[in-house]
Amino acid sequence: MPNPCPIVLDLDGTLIDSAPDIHACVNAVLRQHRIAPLGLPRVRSFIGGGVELLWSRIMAACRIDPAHRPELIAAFMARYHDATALTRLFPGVTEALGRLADDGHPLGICTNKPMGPTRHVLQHFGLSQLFPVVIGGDTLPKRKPDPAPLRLAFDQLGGPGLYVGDSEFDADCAAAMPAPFLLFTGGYRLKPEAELPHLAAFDRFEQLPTLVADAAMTRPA
Ligand SMILES: O=C(O)COP(=O)(O)O
Repeated sequence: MPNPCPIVLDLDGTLIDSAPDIHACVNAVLRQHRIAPLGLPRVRSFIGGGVELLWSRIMAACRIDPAHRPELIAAFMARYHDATALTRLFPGVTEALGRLADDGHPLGICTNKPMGPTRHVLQHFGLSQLFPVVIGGDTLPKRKPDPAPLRLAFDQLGGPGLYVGDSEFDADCAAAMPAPFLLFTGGYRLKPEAELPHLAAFDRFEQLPTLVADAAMTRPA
């Protein structure tokens, strides 16, 4: 692994708490179709595998006729594209990313969120300049937990490195590469921390630069 090593980060549930916006967009679409709204914890538990899987889970939960799927997803995407009003950065994210960039780590994003809303939210929070590489859920035919998007991110950043994420999708993707995985425990994970393969875990972003430095020391060059 080069030093300072590339670092790829997940977006939803890792850098940003976007569940309230996703929840609002989902319920606006359900309301339009006279379907009872879903609670925030339920919608949050459906996030992580991208828009297609999100809607498969919503349609199963609400027993919606599959024939409505294309129009529901289209209506959702129209709202989701620039939905940032309810989204927040997790505390300490900007400072931690700034510190990693200052230390010379090439930074990238590997998310299952489609590229349109990904670009929009990064710009909204003034983070676009920090990430020379951004891989979205629609960049390749396959999404996390398939390792292809993460592999592409590291290839574009110039070599292997660390992956930082919050969910089963992220942990399984890193394990499939394989890449050392740092788990943020404050996101949208459903399983207990011990069931997700990870090198180290953290619950505050102030801890991330130290974990990255420790990981670099314990890994072969
Ligand atoms: O769009 C999603 O379902 C989640 O995206 P993520 O990969 O940034 O967690």
